[in-house]
Amino acid sequence: MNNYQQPNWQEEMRIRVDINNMMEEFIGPEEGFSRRQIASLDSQIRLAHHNMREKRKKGGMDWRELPFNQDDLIEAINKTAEDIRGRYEAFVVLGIGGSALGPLAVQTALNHLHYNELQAEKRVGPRFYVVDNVDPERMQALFDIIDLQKTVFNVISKSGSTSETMSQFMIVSKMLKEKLGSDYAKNIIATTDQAKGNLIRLAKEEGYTTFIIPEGVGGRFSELSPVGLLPAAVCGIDIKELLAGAAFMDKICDQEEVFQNPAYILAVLQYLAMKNGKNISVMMPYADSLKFFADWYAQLWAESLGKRMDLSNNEVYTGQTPVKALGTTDQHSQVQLYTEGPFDKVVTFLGVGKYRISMEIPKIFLDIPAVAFLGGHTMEELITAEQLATEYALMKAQRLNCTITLPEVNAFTIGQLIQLLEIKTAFAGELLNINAFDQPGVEEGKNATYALLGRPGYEDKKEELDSRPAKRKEYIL
Ligand SMILES: O=P(O)(O)OC[C@H]1O[C@](O)(CO)[C@@H](O)[C@@H]1O
Repeated sequence: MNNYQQPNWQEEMRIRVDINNMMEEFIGPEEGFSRRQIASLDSQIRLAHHNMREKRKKGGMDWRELPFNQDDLIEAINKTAEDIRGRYEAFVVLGIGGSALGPLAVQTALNHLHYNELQAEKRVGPRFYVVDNVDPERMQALFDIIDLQKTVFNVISKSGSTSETMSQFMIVSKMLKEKLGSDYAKNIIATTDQAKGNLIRLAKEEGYTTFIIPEGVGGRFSELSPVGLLPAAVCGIDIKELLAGAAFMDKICDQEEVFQNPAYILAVLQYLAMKNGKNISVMMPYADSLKFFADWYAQLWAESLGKRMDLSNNEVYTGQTPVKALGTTDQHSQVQLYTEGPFDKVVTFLGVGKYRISMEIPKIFLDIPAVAFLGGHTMEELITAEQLATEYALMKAQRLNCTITLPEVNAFTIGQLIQLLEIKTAFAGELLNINAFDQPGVEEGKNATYALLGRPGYEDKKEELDSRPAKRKEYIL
């Protein structure tokens, strides 16, 4: 039996959510919330819970089932991953948004922080790259350091039509064809919807190995589908443990009682904060391994909750602007603003109980007491102390903050974190009475890009763009 299958170990590895510094007892009645305020939302909370259950039953939240319904797929993914590990030197994700941020966050959390620079024999898998932009300099920089023949490209797109991903893919497939001829398809793996978009069509025509993103799983909720599982497995991450962690957290977050349900209580408190004008949501991990979780979460929170209309067709303009910070680094850049700037933020710390490495600070410079006191402590003691100190400073300044602690960073706790934050986001969407699963606001920019580059069918949009007010010279300095 693996560790993660043992109930005691699971309980030991349970992520904890600490909301003390969101409450009036700690940051005062003006900024903090009371149990009475939370209780006053009781009927709204019950309705939101009911809606979550109903949506789940009707397949409207299929991402929640990913920890439970992918047994056969796990075998196929692990088999493909093993094959890739044996034959290739580099694995490149071509994708953007939800098709890139999760793989990057999980890889950074669970593998060596300089994974690509490790010697091949110290790495479980090939070097790993995520190319989530269409900057030509970045693309060329990648080509400068990989051997095309020994590289697998995992093109990931739920819609199968995102311009950035498709253009990257067009460049790569032409280069591969020129280099490898008809064998080129072996170096491409497509991860996409089973019917929608052009990627699935191309995958079938060209014979790429293909993994399907289930119908009801949108991009930013897709990390636990093949979108994230294949890249993770290729780099030696135990995807069964990842899913076991998510399943464990899912059960905890299925309870109606908010004080038993960490996802719900976090969502409820953020909801109250939004109603109080807290328009900014900071995520601040105190671990470099979790740095990219703040990026992944930024998309999840921003695209899900940033909505003009609610479900009753009222203009509501909801959402919070996500901000990414890193402890301790950003203590020396942003925390001044968090403690003394406008009262417009909620800070969520991500902490770690036990770091995977212990590093002692030597007892030297004994004649300089202001430095010598550090000697004999460990770096992990220092980073933890700094996290507690920042929480304290924010509390003292009456600033809303809460902490999510991972007992350790491992596949089981990372799976929990993903499921926790996804359920929190969906529940916040229910409380706000909005559709947390669409992104209509992104369409205008996408359509304008299509029109500018001459996509057939976008002629009217091009005309509309061409008739926009001409820019004034005096405003360009
Ligand atoms: O996986 P796709 O369909 O290429 O989409 C990439 C990203 O683009 C968006 O549709 C819009 O930003 C995101 O929701 C999504 O994660």
